Amino acid sequence: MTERIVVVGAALFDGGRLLAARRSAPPDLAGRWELPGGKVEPGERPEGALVRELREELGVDAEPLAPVPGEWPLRPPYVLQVWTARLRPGSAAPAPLQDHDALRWLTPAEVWDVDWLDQDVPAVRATLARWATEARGS
Ligand SMILES: Nc1nc2c([nH]c(=O)n2[C@H]2C[C@H](O)[C@@H](COP(=O)(O)OP(=O)(O)OP(=O)(O)O)O2)c(=O)[nH]1
Repeated sequence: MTERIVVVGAALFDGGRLLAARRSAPPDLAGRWELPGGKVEPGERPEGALVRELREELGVDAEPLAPVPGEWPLRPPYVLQVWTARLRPGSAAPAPLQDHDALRWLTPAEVWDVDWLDQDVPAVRATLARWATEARGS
């Protein structure tokens, strides 16, 4: 059996809004929106990968908060897990440094205004279910 590889996506909240990022590559994903993040490397924890990827891709200092229950299949062998997160005090504002060409902070009413990757839709839905609890207000 092939090992599964976890991709961690950040549900990054700030001021009651959720960050969405538009992919610039590869061509089949470009133009679609995702939760920023990336592959968990061997020996790394998902929350460690999240902090590393958000620093690389967005230039921010993020604090992981809690895992969103669930795991969503991507192209094998990848699976998507999501952690809620917030910006640490003093963090820079996110910028599309790598992998993305646009960012949007979405209010709850705007969450479905962007064209999420198909495989992200159930993960975003699960994230919204948590939003009302621990993440709102951060
Ligand atoms: N980061 C992220 N990747 C996603 C999501 N949904 C989804 O299908 N993917 C796919 C896109 C990629 O094929 C893979 C993660 O790739 P990546 O390019 O973000 O990760 P990475 O920075 O670790 O990759 P690499 O350039 O080091 O190879 O998962 C999502 O919500 N967030």
